[in-house]
Amino acid sequence: MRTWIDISQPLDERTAVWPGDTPFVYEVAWGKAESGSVNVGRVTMSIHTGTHVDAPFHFDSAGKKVSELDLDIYMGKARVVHLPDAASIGIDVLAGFDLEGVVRLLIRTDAWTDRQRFPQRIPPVEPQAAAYLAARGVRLIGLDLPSVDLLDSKELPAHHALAEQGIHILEGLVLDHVAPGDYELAALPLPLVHADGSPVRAVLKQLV
Ligand SMILES: N[C@@H](CC(=O)c1ccccc1NC=O)C(=O)O
Ligand SMILES: [Zn+2]
Ligand SMILES: [Zn+2]
Repeated sequence: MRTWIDISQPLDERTAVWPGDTPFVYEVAWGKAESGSVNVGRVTMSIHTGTHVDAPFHFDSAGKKVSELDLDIYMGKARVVHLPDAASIGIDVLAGFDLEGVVRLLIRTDAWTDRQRFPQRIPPVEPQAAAYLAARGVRLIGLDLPSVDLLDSKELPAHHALAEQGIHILEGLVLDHVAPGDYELAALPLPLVHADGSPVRAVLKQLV
């Protein structure tokens, strides 16, 4: 049966957060007893928690805010590839796949094994891969990792190279249970007008 497969991280106080960043908190800010009718919740979180998209403004102060991004990027056909042993994601490993005409590429690395802890190290996307992917038609790259760059990177070369090639970034996917292949993707950001990204609910449905 073809049903929607959830590829999003659950968000609660156990969700791993970038070291030093805002912890995730959900609280009932105004309870039913107090208000006399409803529970009203409040969320405090960093944008870069769990499954989320980066807007160019995250790494470029002149870059687009998340509300300015084209929704077509985040909905439509996507290919999932499995790269379980890659030390980095470069042209050499990507050349093992036919990516011609792939608009949305999701990479399952399996490198973030315990999602309740922030990883020590992750395989980064090599900046040279950006032009290679763009030449094949890729406009969105998604990974099961908290970043496309090395975790201690300040220059964020992959973020910048991808943006220069018009490739958008989706991070923190859960792909452990997803076989390589072609799917329909939906991972819509919220219309946060001024934001550097947004949490998303990301789902896949197998194509017939
Ligand atoms: N660029 C990362 C996030 C990131 O770098 C970050 C996120 C939250 C708090 C601090 C961060 N980087 C600090 O150097 C990302 O891939 O979205
Ligand atoms: Zn991010
Ligand atoms: Zn990022």
